[in-house]
Amino acid sequence: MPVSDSVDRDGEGADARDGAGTPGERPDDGLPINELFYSLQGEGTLAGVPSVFVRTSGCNLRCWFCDSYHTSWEPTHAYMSLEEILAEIESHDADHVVLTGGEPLIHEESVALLEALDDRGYHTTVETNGTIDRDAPIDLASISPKLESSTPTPERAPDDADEADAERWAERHERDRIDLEALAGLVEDYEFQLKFVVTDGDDMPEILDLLVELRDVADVPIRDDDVLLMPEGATRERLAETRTRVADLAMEHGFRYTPRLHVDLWNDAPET
Ligand SMILES: C[S@@+](CC[C@H](N)C(=O)[O-])C[C@H]1O[C@@H](n2cnc3c(N)ncnc32)[C@H](O)[C@@H]1O
Ligand SMILES: Nc1nc2[nH]cc(C(=O)O)c2c(=O)[nH]1
Ligand code: SF4
Ligand SMILES: [Mg+2]
Repeated sequence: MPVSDSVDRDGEGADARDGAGTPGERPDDGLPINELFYSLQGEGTLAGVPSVFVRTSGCNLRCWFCDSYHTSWEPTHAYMSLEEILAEIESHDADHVVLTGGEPLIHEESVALLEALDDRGYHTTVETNGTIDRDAPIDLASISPKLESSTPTPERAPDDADEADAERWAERHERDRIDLEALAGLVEDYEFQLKFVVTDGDDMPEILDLLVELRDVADVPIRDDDVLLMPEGATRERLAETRTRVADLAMEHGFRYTPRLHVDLWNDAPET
């Protein structure tokens, strides 16, 4: 695909790793794009829907299990102008666009993209970690708050990550991963789903506590039906270890289970 062929594999655009801007070839209305592809929505209430995925680079968190390593731990991307992004999206025959990352809402320019997509009649889903609330035309806020089990530690870091980098990020990730005010703003302003990455039963008390807190501060109801448990696993092999356990937990607590269809179908291939 043309987009991914032109990404900065040497990581020169590394400023995006802190969510800050990247100097150089950045167009005024552009975004650092890691990949842009057509696939089936693999997760959540819209699983199975043909969609164009726009994956921005750069994240304000560092989940040890991040399945998009080249948008967080080692960001690689090419800047694309809004016009180029829209042309690429329109070259696919789809009504749904999924804006993801990295964390797409660290970029102010994501708002202009969402506005342009709204003008053109697209249904937009934004995949977000829930730490940033922006005012934008979003049809589905797909919020995945990060649990303690996502925090990197010396024993729990991506294989390729620099040890010092992981240590440095542990504290920041732990500090920033939950922002109740941002979460409340997102659920109040948008149609939403809360999609938790779960490994085992140890994750459940934190999810239940967070729901109590969020239900307390948010002005809208949060139904058990709005809560989805998603098995941790970037590969078929790993999902085979987690998914039945997570399905059982969903049944036990009356929450939804969401598969990771794209992993079942295409494993961890890029642009799927
Ligand atoms: C790469 S993230 C990008 C959007 C945003 N930064 C977030 O975390 O929601 C896209 C989705 O993949 C999920 N995810 C990332 N790594 C995963 C893994 N190893 N297993 C299961 N889900 C994962 C995230 O929780 C999120 O729902
Ligand atoms: N097929 C497919 N569905 C997805 N839903 C959310 C994704 C993401 O990375 O945000 C994703 C993805 O990467 N691929
Ligand atoms: S918040 Fe999302 S993109 Fe960022 S490190 Fe975690 S899973 Fe990856
Ligand atoms: Mg993904």
